[in-house]
Amino acid sequence: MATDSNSRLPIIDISPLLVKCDDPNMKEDTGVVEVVRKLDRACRDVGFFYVTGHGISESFMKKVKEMSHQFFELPYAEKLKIKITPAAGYRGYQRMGLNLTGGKQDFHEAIDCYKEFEQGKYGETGKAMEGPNQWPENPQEYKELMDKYIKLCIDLSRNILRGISLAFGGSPYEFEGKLVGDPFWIMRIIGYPGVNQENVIGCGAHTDYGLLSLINQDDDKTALQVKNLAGDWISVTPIPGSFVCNIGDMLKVLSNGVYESTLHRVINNSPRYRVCVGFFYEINFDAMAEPLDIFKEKYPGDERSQLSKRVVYGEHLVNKLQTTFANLMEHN
Ligand SMILES: N=C(N)NCCCC[C@H](N)C(=O)O
Ligand SMILES: O=C(O)CCC(=O)C(=O)O
Ligand SMILES: [Fe+2]
Repeated sequence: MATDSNSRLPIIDISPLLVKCDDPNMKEDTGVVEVVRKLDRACRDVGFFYVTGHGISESFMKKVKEMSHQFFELPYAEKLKIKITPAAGYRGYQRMGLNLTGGKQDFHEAIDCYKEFEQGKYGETGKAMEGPNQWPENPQEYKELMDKYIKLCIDLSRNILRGISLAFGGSPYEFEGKLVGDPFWIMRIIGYPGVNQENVIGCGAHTDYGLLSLINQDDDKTALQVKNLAGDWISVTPIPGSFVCNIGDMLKVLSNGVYESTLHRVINNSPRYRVCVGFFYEINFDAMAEPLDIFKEKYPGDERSQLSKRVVYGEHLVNKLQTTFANLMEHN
């Protein structure tokens, strides 16, 4: 069993960082220093933390989940109007059980969205993901709401990453410019049905693919579990108005394995339907991730790393999609 001190994720109020995040000298501010210290600890110890004081209102976060609940309540035929296919760039609605993790079916349905880009922009690799995102015609308000939400999540992710850059001793802007000048993003709106049987795997153990994930989960069910350094699964009890934030594979590569992309899974043991909206902030689709100079110098070897030391993000993503949707054929 997890002991008390490592059974709850750190809670980080990032408001001092947000106040100063456009000031190039932000690292001289005592409030920022404190946030940066907490980010560093959290990223090294568990790779997951709650973020509060992030400036996105609790009522807006709730609205996003409420409208998503309403979508999943629609008749199946209605949801299928925006169904995901390889031809649609893996964008749209996926039925229950379509998603595979570790070769096993997950017990969830979802709408998957990705940053849109012009045809041909990313050559052969990008082709697999071309296409517009798919939204239901009704209510139109849903797409508008989610577009607004995406913009807020992009800004928030960039600002948290300024703190993380400082945490590992870089300039605040390590994740802007060449590597993240044109950040890719993913949004997954996920529905997990209620169950009356224990331990149904809503989403199998996995790591996220990019830099930073922002999880907006229903307040009244505990389902997300994170594997801590001791190897225990710890439950991520919702804190209303907070985001759960975690590190993805690209940040692991960039930090030379100093920051781990932590394994997590979802088990909704509640009899009620659970919604989670995950936003994933990534490096440029065509950027090559490799350890940043500051990490190469300080941490030459990394025995723990399961990922190769260099990876083009878009290739990593498309590989993941192909295993996740190995069952996806046109008749689905
Ligand atoms: N963009 C993110 N994080 N997606 C995670 C999806 C669930 C895991 C996926 N089936 C897999 O095996 O990776
Ligand atoms: O449902 C959740 O709480 C997390 C979902 C997740 O891990 C993912 O989509 O990558
Ligand atoms: Fe995840």
